[in-house]
Amino acid sequence: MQSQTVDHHSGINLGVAPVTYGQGDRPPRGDYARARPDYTCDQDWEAYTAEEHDLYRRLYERQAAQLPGLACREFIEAVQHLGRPDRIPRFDELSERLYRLTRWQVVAVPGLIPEEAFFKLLSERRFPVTNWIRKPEEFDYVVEPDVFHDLFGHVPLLFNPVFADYMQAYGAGGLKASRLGACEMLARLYWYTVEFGLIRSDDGVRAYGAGILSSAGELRYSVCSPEPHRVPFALERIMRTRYKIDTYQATYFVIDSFQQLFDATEPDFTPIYERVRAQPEIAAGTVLPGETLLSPAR
Ligand SMILES: C[C@H](O)[C@H](O)[C@H]1CNc2nc(N)[nH]c(=O)c2N1
Ligand SMILES: N[C@@H](Cc1ccccc1)C(=O)O
Ligand SMILES: [Fe+2]
Repeated sequence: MQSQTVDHHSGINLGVAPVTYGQGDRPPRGDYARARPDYTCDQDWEAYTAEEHDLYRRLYERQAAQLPGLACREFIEAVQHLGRPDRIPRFDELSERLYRLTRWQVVAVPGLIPEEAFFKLLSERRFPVTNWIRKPEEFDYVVEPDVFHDLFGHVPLLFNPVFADYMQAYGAGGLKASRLGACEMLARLYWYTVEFGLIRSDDGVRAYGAGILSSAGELRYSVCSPEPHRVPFALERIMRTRYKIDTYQATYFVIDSFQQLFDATEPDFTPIYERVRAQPEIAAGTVLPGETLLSPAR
């Protein structure tokens, strides 16, 4: 089994089944002993301290202040569904609001869970949210996704009907990919869309990826910096492209719309997996001959 690899900037799992559920030799942070067979657990909302609620408030405040001009319109419209910005939301209350709009629910997990379990929850329209929050010293960066990354980064777009359907389709696709030994290719698709995806807008590229939106520095970098490559969304190109785990992305993929993302995943991927397997992998940051690069937003 491959060891755990986590993006050192955003703390996002890189798509390999966590062996120890922690960062390599580190013990897992969550209390997995109390998790149910589907890896869900209780949120234990009463156990959060005032300091933890205040940490959430400060993380929320910092990211919310950066959204105009950098986050996509759909995210900015949806982020208020999280509710009060000054304390960690109760997952059951959040799920009531979410279920009414897109039939998704938020479920607590102790942290990173095996891919199969992750795909299964998504396929049931149940989004796994880590129930602990980072330490104050991890304010700018946390090794594993914590409750702030999962809630602020991922949950708002689950209120968007098209994206919500994509996330369930992705889960179903992930279960199929597991059976076909194509987990790494789907992990790359998750990485370059759900975690670090950009979307076109009339005013230039904007961020919709959770790993970008919950990151102190990568939100501005991904949208405005001239350094990274921005490549139009291309499914097989994404499936061949490795990602770097301890820096901002060298390559971002840009979709035209969430509908385009959903439509691109409709066909049967089996022949696509075969084609991609026959092609060489691409290192992050590589530009293919003749490839179009999109410009940063002004
Ligand atoms: C699918 C994705 O590539 C990745 O491997 C999964 C694994 N397990 C996870 N577990 C949790 N709780 N959250 C996640 O984002 C992921 N990502
Ligand atoms: N449509 C893909 C599965 C999939 C759906 C959505 C996202 C990713 C993969 C298949 O049949 O293999
Ligand atoms: Fe994430």
